Amino acid sequence: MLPTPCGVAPAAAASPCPLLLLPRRHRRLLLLPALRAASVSLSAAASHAHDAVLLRRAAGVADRSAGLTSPHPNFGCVIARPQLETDNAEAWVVGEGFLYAQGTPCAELLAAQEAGEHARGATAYLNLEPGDCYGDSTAVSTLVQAGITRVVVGLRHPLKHLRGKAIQSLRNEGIQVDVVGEDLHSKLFKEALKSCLVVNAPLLYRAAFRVPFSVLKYAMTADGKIAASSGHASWVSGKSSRGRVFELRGRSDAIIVGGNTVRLDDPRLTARHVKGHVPVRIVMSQSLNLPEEANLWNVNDAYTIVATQRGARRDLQKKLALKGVEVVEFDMLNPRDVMSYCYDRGYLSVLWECGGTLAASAISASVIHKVYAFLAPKIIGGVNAPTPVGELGMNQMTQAIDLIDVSYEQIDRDMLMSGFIQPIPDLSPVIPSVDEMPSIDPEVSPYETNIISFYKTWDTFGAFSNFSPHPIHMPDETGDYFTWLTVEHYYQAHKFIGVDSPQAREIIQEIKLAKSPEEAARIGRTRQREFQELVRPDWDSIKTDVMYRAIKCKFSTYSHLTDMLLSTAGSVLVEASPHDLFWGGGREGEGMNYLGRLLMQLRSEILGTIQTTVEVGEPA
Ligand SMILES: NC(=O)C1=CN([C@@H]2O[C@H](COP(=O)(O)OP(=O)(O)OC[C@H]3O[C@@H](n4cnc5c(N)ncnc54)[C@H](OP(=O)(O)O)[C@@H]3O)[C@@H](O)[C@H]2O)C=CC1
Ligand SMILES: Nc1c(N[C@@H]2O[C@H](COP(=O)(O)O)[C@@H](O)[C@H]2O)[nH]c(=O)[nH]c1=O
Repeated sequence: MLPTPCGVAPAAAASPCPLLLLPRRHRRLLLLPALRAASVSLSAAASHAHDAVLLRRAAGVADRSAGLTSPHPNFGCVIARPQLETDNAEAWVVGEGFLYAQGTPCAELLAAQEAGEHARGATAYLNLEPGDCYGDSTAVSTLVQAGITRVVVGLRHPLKHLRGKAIQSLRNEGIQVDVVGEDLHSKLFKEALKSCLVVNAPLLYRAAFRVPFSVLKYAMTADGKIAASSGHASWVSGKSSRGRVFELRGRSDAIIVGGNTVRLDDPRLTARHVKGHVPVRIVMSQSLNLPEEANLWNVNDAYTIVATQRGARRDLQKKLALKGVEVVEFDMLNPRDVMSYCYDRGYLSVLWECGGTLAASAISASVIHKVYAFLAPKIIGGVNAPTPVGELGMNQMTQAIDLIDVSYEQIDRDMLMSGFIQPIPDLSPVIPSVDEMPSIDPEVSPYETNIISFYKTWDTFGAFSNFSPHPIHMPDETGDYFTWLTVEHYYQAHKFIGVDSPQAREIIQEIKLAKSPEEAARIGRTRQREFQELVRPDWDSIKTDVMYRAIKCKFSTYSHLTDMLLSTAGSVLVEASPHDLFWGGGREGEGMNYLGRLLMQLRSEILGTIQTTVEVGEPA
């Protein structure tokens, strides 16, 4: 039987716990002294070190069911309580559990059951915030009922509709919740966070890019060949390496090969030597020039899908269908569309085991996120022997793709090198941060956000761009009103306004006469670089005020723009510029998004939820 929320024995629980009579927001405050007492002998540094170790352990525990939980991510929970006898945090663990598969008991429940009474007053470490799917709040209620007083969370849930929900519910119950990167900062936590990111990389990629996490795996000789010139490839890598491939397959939802690999290798693509998940096999073939008999058509081993070009060899399509193979036609067969298709089928991760032709096509389409290269100490030679990646159109070594977070491992006589092509997207940075949001727009809840992006003027919300063709009537360098073609013209010119120099005045004229916002931006930026002495010295501190004045004028001049802005109430606005990390949100949310912030601020000001001191027409 699990302990009750206040940690009293079930029989005594009939009389309400005094803590529960308090308003929820006060319960947490009352619990804090007790927590401090528990960790009294630990310095902050030591307690951080222990937290980081235990969080990494939670990630490790979560990883035990990799591949099995799809479409759910991997959840691990470690319950620990400090013990005076030992400083080894691992020895403090009183219970742990992981989500074994969809529909099985959640990690928190298993860990709490193992911990029993020891969970009372203990800390729970979660690699990932629980997802309260379909109103199932077992994870939260388990922690509450077990008497957990503190929860350390590695990552907030990456899915928008779930992010922050469980954390809020736990806090509402008076439990102290510390989230890495928000409440816990240090190099140790960064490392622990990395483990949490890696274990759920598939979900993070899926959430960020709307494609499954894709790994390209190949085995090559020391001279970089994946087969002999004849196409014969069994085997390049050794037995242990191939055993590792079975594990990789078992962690994947699907394995992809190209038509040529089917013709030359007649592969089975099963995870036969590991007990676990059986991935779907996908063959990409444009011509459908595939054999009528092949190991992959034996669907007793595993399900097979053939992705092909619309109308290709309908006769073979029928024969394959009779064998139980699913044939899917694409208007234009390409890696990106196949990945979108896999996304729609709910796949979290895909292993590409194709040859170099399809691998190059998939890399070019930016759908490959990670590479596993097995290197065997063999030389096969042959100018026509296939290599792992075909033509990418690069002709300078400086264009090479640099792998990120590379690791090396020796597997018997082989070497396994792995690395990411694209960094794991950490979706936790919210634009703007939780602390900043209330002062920008109190109507927006940063953890239940709907993000509206704009960038090019032809986008749905493109009118929010400073390049949109909406002239504004605002003072110029003389104080007289001037019609600026766009907000961008006004903004760029202001870099040089107030500087007592004929050259600065010339640049202002040049910008005023620029025929397009692109031209105004180009002039402003290049002159700023070339003639730094002509830029007003306080530019960095006043540029957001200048911008705010300009957009305020633009939106008050054009009522339909105001309507459009107000129609976005409650959403986070992001200028999706991949390059401008000050005004824009960056490629992966790494930008500061100041333009989006100012627009949200203006929206709030119009709605009357905040007041600002910046007035249109004031000198900048
Ligand atoms: N050592 C290793 O790790 C591996 C070695 N190999 C070896 O590699 C060789 C085969 O390599 P390779 O010829 O490059 O074969 P691929 O596996 O890359 O297959 C290429 C085929 O993929 C299909 N395809 C479908 N869509 C596309 C697209 N958009 N772009 C490119 N191809 C597409 C086409 O099939 P279709 O012609 O049917 O239309 C194309 O001919 C074999 O010798 C095999 O043994 C293969 C895999 C791993
Ligand atoms: N040759 C080669 C690999 N080749 C890959 O494995 C496939 C064969 O899988 P299966 O039929 O299930 O054993 C083959 O078609 C190709 O995709 N893999 C490796 O790890 N090492 C190797 O040396």
